[in-house]
Amino acid sequence: MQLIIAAVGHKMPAWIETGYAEYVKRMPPELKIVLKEIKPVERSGSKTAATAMALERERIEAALPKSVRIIALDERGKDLTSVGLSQQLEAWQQDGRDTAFLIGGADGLDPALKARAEGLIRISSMTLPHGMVRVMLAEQLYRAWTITQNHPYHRV
Ligand SMILES: C[S@@+](CC[C@H](N)C(=O)[O-])C[C@H]1O[C@@H](n2cnc3c(N)ncnc32)[C@H](O)[C@@H]1O
Repeated sequence: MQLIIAAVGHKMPAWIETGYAEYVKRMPPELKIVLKEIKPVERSGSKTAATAMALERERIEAALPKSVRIIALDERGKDLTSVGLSQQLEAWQQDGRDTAFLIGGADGLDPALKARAEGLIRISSMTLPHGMVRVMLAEQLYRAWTITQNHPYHRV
């Protein structure tokens, strides 16, 4: 199964790229994390946040494979423990369907995408910068995998 992170935003600062790469390289070949960066829609005077999010939704959808499982990242989403995420990861691996985690841009994810998602999860109840979310998500996916392997990275 592939884990796809579809994230609105590009040209991330070096410290984001480095942090993200650190966790991605630790993943095993059967559970690779693949990043799909979505170019943000330019905000201009006449464009509302809703219009920009709808256009970003189209770009996100175009980047996703068909029949992928969609999990949206949102500060209003469900809280998951790392052990909870590891159990979820094992359950997802059962059907082998690729799983895409969506990270929105400056205005967040379009409501239609969130409605379509099979899950809405949060990393914290605070709003985080989108670049940081991809690093934290990659670390949590790595941690979740180590839990399924009884690897000492995760201590209870
Ligand atoms: C700068 S935030 C957008 C905030 C936007 N005002 C909103 O209401 O969603 C950019 C993206 O980062 C992700 N994000 C930010 N904070 C998060 C959190 N605490 N948990 C999960 N995802 C978060 C979401 O995918 C969000 O769409």
